[in-house]
Amino acid sequence: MTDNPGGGLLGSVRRLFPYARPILPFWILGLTMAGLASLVGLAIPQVLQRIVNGSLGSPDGSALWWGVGVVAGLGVLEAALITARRRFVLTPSTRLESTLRVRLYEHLLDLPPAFHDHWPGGQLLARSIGDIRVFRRWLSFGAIMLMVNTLTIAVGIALMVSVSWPLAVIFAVFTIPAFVVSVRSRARLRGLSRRSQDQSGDLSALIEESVHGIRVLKAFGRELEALADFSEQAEDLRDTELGKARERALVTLVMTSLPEVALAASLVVGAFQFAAGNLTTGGLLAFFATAAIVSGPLERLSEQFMMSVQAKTAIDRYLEVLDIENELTDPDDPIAVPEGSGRVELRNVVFAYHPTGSPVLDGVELVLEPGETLALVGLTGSGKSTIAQLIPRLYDVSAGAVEIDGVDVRRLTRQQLRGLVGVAFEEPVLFSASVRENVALGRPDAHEAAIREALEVAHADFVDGLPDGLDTVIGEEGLSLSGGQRQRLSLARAILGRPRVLVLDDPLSALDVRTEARVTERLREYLAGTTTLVVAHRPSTVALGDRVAVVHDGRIAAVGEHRALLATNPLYRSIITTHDPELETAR
Ligand SMILES: Nc1ncnc2c1ncn2[C@@H]1O[C@H](COP(=O)(O)OP(=O)(O)OP(=O)(O)O)[C@@H](O)[C@H]1O
Repeated sequence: MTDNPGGGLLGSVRRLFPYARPILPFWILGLTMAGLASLVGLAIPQVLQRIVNGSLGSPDGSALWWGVGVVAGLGVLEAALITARRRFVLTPSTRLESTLRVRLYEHLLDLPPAFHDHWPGGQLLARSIGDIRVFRRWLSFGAIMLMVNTLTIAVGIALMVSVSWPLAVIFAVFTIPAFVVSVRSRARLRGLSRRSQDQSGDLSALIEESVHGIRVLKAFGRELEALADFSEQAEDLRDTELGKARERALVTLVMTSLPEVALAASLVVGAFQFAAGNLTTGGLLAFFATAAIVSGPLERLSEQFMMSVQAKTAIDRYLEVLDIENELTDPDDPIAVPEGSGRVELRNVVFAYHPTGSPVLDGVELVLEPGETLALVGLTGSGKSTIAQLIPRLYDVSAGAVEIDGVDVRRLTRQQLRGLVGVAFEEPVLFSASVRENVALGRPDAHEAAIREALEVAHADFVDGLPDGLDTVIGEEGLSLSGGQRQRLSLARAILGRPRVLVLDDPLSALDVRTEARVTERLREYLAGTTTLVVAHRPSTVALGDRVAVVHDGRIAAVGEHRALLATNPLYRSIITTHDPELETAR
């Protein structure tokens, strides 16, 4: 699929056709109803003309009442058709809105972390909610009214020609420039509309970031600076909105004034025509009643053009995200999960976060024997977390390979891999759900006994003291937990079901030393058969490892046992002693 930012509205709409196909029959029905309503409305002046010319003077007045009945009937029919149009269009278009939203969310969930590293959440929020709503409003109202109004104007002018062509020409002479101005302003409005929708997304991103980091902002007294940043961006958005409003004001001025001027000019000429006997009273009445009907759609046309411009921008912004291809996909021919006990090997791994950027890892060679726990130690920014994220394939290597039991992780489906590898990060993420659901996130069918065992290993006994125990709702909308409590739940989640390979990125950093020691001891016992890579920032976490690998400048500088490394490797010694000199003699 390709994006269509420079193309026309129809090109962009066509891209959504696969999603819109099921609702298309209803939409066409709605459009037909709206078109019929417009024709019925235009028929009323024609009937009036006949009443005025033929029936007003009839002695019994029966023809008059008949005519009045027809006019009233047409009025009711028009109203019924408008109501039917709403019914036919609104429900299916809201269904499409929801389908598009779910599709985007599905895509966002599928995209790898590399995508989310570069796309602010606020932009995604604006596209998932605001842009899709703009499109739905246009589809259910703007697009239909644009077509129907065009029909009303075309048929109306034809009827006006049939009543009096000189008057119709005068009317058209004044209204055609209104059309031209309106069409020409579309290009300018398109640019402004895109800018305004992007700026709204940036503002959402800023709010999201500030709310997320509110404690830091407050603790460092940065509220005023944050406010200044926000005000500046809000002001930019305001400028764009003002620009849009000015452009629209010009178009609206032309679109509303020219039809009125046209009416006035036609009236003058009409009066002369009537005086000269070239136009009947009924004809004059029908002409002006039709012109009045046509003026409304003419005036509203600019608004509907604007809606179309915004809808195109919204569709393009939506598709821009949907078009981003997930490069981290399942293989076409996945192989069966290999037999084995969890041997992990990184073979000459090179990795850069950006395809054009310099590599963060440059030739990493590392082997974890089955059942072994290896601690990764290194200066900050040396690449430890990056190595940890390559094993569950959160990112793909740029060169080289990551293998589990002799199989490249890229040859397994992501589902297979999730079953093999458990992960816990330093920043534990909990969702608005019960403790049970949070812990069993990767293994929803886990039995209660297994969940309790994982919680026991992670020393998450505090769960029993929560109001509803395992069923207590936590996360953003539930009970707030401390950093250490969150980390222990995250650890329980990682070890639940004893994965063959466990990746722990500094999972105990928020625990006090005593709790950490207890968790470490129990974890070592529990992990006896599990191959574990643990990123260690503290010497106490190093104690988890059978061996230690020192990461330096994106390479493995040394691998060995803690004591041996301490004795022979100055880099390791300096890293460890910087943390805690007393732990030089640890283990
Ligand atoms: N998502 C990302 N996008 C781009 N660059 C990144 C990303 N994550 C990390 N980096 C860069 O990659 C390098 C290695 O980062 P990494 O997080 O692996 O280091 P680390 O050894 O775990 O550091 P720390 O001990 O501070 O956690 C750093 O230079 C970092 O700036």
